[in-house]
Amino acid sequence: MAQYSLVSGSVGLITLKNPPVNALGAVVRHGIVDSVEKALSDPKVKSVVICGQNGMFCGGADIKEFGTDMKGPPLIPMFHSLEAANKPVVAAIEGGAFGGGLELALGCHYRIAHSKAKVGLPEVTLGLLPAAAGSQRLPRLIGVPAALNLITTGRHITAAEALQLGLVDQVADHNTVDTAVKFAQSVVGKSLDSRRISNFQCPPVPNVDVLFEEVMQKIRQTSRGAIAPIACVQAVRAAATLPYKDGLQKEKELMATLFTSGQARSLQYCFFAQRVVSRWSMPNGASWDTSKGRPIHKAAVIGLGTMGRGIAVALAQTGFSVVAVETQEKQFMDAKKAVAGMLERGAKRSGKVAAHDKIIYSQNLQAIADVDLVIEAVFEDMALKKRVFRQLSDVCKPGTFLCTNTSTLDIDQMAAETRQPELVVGMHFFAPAHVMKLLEVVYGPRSSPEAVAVAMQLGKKMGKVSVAVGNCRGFVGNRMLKPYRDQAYFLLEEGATPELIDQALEEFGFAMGAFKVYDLSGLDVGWKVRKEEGLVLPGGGSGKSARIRQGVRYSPLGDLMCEEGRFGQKTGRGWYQYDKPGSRDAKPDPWVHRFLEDYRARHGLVARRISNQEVLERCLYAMINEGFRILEDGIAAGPEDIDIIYVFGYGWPRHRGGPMFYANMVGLPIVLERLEHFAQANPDVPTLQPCNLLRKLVASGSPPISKWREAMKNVHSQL
Ligand SMILES: CCC[C@H](O)CC(=O)SCCNC(=O)CCNC(=O)[C@H](O)C(C)(C)COP(=O)([O-])OP(=O)([O-])OC[C@H]1O[C@@H](n2cnc3c(N)ncnc32)[C@H](O)[C@@H]1OP(=O)([O-])[O-]
Repeated sequence: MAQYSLVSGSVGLITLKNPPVNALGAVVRHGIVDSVEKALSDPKVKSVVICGQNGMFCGGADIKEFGTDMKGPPLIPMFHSLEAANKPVVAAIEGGAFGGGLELALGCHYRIAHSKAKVGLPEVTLGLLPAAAGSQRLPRLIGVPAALNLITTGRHITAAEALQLGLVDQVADHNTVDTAVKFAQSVVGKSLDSRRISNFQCPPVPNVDVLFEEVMQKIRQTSRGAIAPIACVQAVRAAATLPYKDGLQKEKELMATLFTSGQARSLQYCFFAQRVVSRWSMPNGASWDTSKGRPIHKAAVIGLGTMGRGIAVALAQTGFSVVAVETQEKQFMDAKKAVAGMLERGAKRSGKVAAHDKIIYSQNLQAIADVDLVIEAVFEDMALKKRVFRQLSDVCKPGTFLCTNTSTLDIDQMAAETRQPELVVGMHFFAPAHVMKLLEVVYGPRSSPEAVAVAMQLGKKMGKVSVAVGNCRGFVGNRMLKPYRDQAYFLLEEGATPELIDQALEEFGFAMGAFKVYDLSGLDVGWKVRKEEGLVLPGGGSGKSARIRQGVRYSPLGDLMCEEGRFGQKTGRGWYQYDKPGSRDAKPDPWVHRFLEDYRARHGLVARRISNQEVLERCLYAMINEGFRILEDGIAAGPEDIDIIYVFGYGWPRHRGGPMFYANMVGLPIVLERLEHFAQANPDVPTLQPCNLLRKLVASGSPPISKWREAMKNVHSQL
């Protein structure tokens, strides 16, 4: 609702009330219309202030209403009537004004923001554009280049930046509503013509066509197939080149296309999924609302390789005191230098002081005796990790949480080495750990809910999107990656090239195709793991058994590449060729094509034409099938957990919602039918066999993704 009151004898105060962010749902919109009518018709009222309750102006249109038959007054006429009012209307922005909330403020004659408030037009992140005249008013107010930047990125800006851009008129340090009320009184009687933004001309831009062409090109390159950023540019272009009324019409047409698009549905799903995963639960019933963490003041990082350095930086930048331990002399010296550089660069970017004084470096494990939490980031070797956990258990004070950054290994085996296994959890960061947003928090069978709560809270403080998952090889992210990568290899054997597969995946929206990722991360990494698992045979093995290991299909192609010393970017040769070692510019390599032809000839494989569609179906459906198995095994609490892990950690295009949401969009019967087809053609590839949960969901009429948790419960009870 919106509450109306008369304050200071002459100011009509309209307070938006719709917790938690005062979104502009139908009831609020009705409230605003009624309140404005009261204020404008009351002769006692000389000016109007609009604010939001509980220190929050407005989070925009009510996203939950999208997809329903939206009733109630529309926003555009409401904002026009505010702008046309003959009494000054002032927006008092506390907390934030986002999307429709900022558009509401742009319909007012003046905007006053609290110094801690943020504003922005984040519609693009929901697959939309600011279609309550925001795309037309903002460029008129702050100019085309600044508006393009805000609207196409959706970034939230501070009140100080908003003031600098001319988006707000004043910044208040204390009571914003009081300040706005006094301000509203002070402008009574002044002409409002110059305050009605829709009457403004966009400030002229030299070479407007060139500017838009450049922006459009850049967006096409970076948006990876997302349509909303392109529509945003088109809408701002309309503002720059057309009269307001025509620009508004263009905004409406563009919004009509976006509003019902699959991309908007996917992005809005991601918005809510990100919030759902913070409400974690464990199979034993423990959950975020029943499990309390403990405050962490001092943390330690053990092992200062690439991951340990990033984790130490992320902790220090969040304000934690960190003891960074590395026992090898050379690595210790290199790490100190590297961490200092990372902190400096971070400080430059954020404008804050570099947090050098937050980190104490030591080569001695005794230095961590008094920390509250340890994150182990030593080499990915179980024997080494077990030894470290034994030492940690001896050195640390009782009650210290012991976390491992392992990306695949069994948490439970490490916990078994300690005196308090209930305090052991996985904190799987992604490289570079001070940049990447994802954190998989992994609970083993003995991890206490308190330890999970601590790791989740720590992740949140560090600005990570944290997802709690169960313990299994590879957890969620890497476990699902395996069948995807297997399929990519099998497709090479059957006739594809690395560039054909990568192109299909990149056109789908992945930041990088599977083979470019291999080259970036180093082919030798997986080779080492496969050797430890006893999968690697010299020369790739021979005869029929060369393509079978442990009873299932195996492609030795990656091993053969490593035998040739082709480790990827670092050696200047991998699945692609590079100008020099360390270069990133991947070019197709005729050597690789000959290598594949020789391989096929040796194994009696006849190359066939492989379509982009087949690449997508084979790689993605195999991955999705593993996702269903993960749900079936209770490793992830719901499909949202999987999708958020993939969107934030594995370059899955956000506008496709994550693998499980994508399966839901494609249609579960189709996914099942294609998996059945591929499984029949490849009986030695068990990951293509459709799993029980997928079959049961299809058999029960393919309920929407929001109902899968319910269906999962039934599957668990029937298994
Ligand atoms: C014609 C229309 C044109 C118009 O241009 C379109 C728009 O305005 S599109 C909109 C453009 N606006 C945006 O894109 C802004 C979207 N919102 C945000 O970015 C953040 O919520 C905000 C920064 C406001 C607060 O962050 P924070 O303090 O960390 O808090 P939090 O994030 O945890 O949210 C708390 C709870 O509020 C919920 N909820 C939030 N917003 C909305 C909403 N608009 N609606 C419904 N619900 C919303 C959220 O789901 C959560 O619910 P729950 O059940 O507790 O999980």
